[in-house]
Amino acid sequence: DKKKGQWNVNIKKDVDPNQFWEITGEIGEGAFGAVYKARNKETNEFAALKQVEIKNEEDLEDFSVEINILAECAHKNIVGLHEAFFFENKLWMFIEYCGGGAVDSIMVDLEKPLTEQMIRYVAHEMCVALAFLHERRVIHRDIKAGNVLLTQEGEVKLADFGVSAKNTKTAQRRDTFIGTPYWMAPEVILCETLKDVPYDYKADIWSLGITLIEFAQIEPPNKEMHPMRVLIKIQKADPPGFDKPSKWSKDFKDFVSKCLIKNPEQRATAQELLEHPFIKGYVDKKAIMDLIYEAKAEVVEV
Ligand SMILES: COc1ccc(Nc2ncnc(-c3cccnc3Nc3cc(NC(=O)c4cccc(C(F)(F)F)c4)ccc3C)n2)cc1
Repeated sequence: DKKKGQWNVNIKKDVDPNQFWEITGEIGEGAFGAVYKARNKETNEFAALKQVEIKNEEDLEDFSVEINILAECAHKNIVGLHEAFFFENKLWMFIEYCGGGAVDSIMVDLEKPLTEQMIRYVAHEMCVALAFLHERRVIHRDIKAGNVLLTQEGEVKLADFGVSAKNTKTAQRRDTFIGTPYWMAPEVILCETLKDVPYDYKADIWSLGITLIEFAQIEPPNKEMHPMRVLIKIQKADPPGFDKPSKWSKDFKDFVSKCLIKNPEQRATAQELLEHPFIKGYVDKKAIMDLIYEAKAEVVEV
């Protein structure tokens, strides 16, 4: 049927990627196989390469969602998709290489958190990225320091290494209301409308608040607790704060408090946060450049 024949325009089919790209190193062991560093033979550009075994149509569907999101969400603060190939039953994804690595690895390597000046800049860039994704009705769902990449030039790029096997669960595309309403039972409509009331993009804003505390303290709040206990605590307890509040400016604490409002309706949007004094117009890369030089993300060159 047409569906079978329908091809993802963003994926080059039956072309050997090795004609264009050369693997130069290994970045790390992803959730589903290795992730390599690759160099484009013509342009000399670098990429992060993930090869995924495609066993069936469903797998292809899942990863097509990710490729479509990346292709449709080209933005300076989101990792760029160079190109994708389907070759010898594997999907090859070449992503724009960010030489600074992920912020959580930098803090662990340097054994120190970010300064407030660094946080101001990264928070601003993340809000720009989230405003862009949410305006395109894409929800990230896994905002954390481990998904924030830095380039050698000090740019901040949102990524999603989506450890969940089904990548569709992470950066989910919110389609419009589904199904014809006439035959819908009341509770289905309630559920559909609740699901569709755009609260769930607000989940990314809560995670942004937690991520800023992670930038300031290396770990997110409650990291020492058992994951199950944390789920209950997040529901029941008041929003988390800083270990040493006196260390941080009023603006910073106020910004985080607007992200960590338990009721999603009252929680700020990314667009609103861009007007907050803590980050408004803050684009000074200086502080983060110092961090990148210090960290110099070493990738094992083969
Ligand atoms: C020494 O450590 C490092 C670590 C990383 C890097 N630089 C780097 N630059 C770019 N990508 C990666 C990367 C690392 C591990 C796993 N995957 C990586 N990139 C990647 C990301 C994706 N997909 C996304 O980031 C993604 C998927 C869905 C949605 C979204 C978003 F919502 F953000 F748009 C983003 C797909 C395939 C790949 C290879 N790593 C350099 C040194």
